[in-house]
Amino acid sequence: MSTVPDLSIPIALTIAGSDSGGGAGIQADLRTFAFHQVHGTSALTCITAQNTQGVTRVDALPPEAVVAQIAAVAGDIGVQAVKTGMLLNREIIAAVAQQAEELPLPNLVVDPVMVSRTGAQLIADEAIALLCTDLLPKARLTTPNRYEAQILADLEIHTLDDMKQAAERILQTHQPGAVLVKGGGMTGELRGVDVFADGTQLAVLQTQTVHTTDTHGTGCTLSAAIAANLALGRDLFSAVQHAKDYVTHALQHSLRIGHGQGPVGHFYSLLSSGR
Ligand SMILES: Nc1ncnc2c1ncn2[C@@H]1O[C@H](COP(=O)(O)OP(=O)(O)OP(=O)(O)O)[C@@H](O)[C@H]1O
Ligand SMILES: Cc1ncc(COP(=O)(O)O)c(N)n1
Repeated sequence: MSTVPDLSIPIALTIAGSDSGGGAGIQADLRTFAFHQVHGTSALTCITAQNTQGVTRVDALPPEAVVAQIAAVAGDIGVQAVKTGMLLNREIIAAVAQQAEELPLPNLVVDPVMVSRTGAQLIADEAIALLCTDLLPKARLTTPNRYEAQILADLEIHTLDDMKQAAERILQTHQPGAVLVKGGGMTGELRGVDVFADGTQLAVLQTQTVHTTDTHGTGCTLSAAIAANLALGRDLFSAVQHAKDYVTHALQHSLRIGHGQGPVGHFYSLLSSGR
């Protein structure tokens, strides 16, 4: 008697923007899902004209188009985990928050993309306010970078203690299930140190700083890897640890392409085994 192979595969959804340069956004998320052997589905929020040197244009999709993509995926395929990336404006944030209320969008990881690691604000103040009130309380985890954490915690962040205090304050103020304050925008040996808080534990995740300027897509990759690990059934802290390990390896194999900041190497295990 032949055995029937188990073909079930975990499924994750990314709700994010397109990066024409392929290093961040939807492109990074789908590659990250694939690396984890998780089937990737997507809802596009905006199209950026972007390369390793920056963003030259952003076109938002109508919120109805975002809603239709999420409904199409959730209504037929179903997902075990979801991540949000660049939601861009108030209307899209409101639409996604409403769907998170109405649909099963489990294991919601909110990467609150609003300030780049260089400190440039990417979305309007009123969009930030709505993200805080309507989306963060629905998140299983939110993953602000240094500058986003400064806004969410209303606190300047310079030291590891500041990162810890910010994580606790974001938990209390905005009520996500957990917070990961990312240290890519810190200086010295804190660059690459992240702080996790969920109300019961406060943990410092430390890897060696990778000395490269080719860091484009680290934030997207980390949140997508966390969602992938949640879709695979890991508990939250273990999903964060595995994702951190993945992003560190991807940074160690980042790609020297373009004239600015190259992207992380999502398929590092294939790179190191040769073509
Ligand atoms: N040079 C580095 N060495 C080691 N880890 C790093 C380095 N830079 C970033 N990381 C890690 O990458 C992950 C993403 O954090 P980061 O603060 O870079 O997010 P982000 O600002 O959202 O990303 P981006 O710069 O792509 O917008 C975190 O786990 C962070 O610690
Ligand atoms: C479309 C899009 N989404 C997100 C980011 C930020 O990416 P990251 O924080 O990973 O560099 C980006 N540059 N472009």
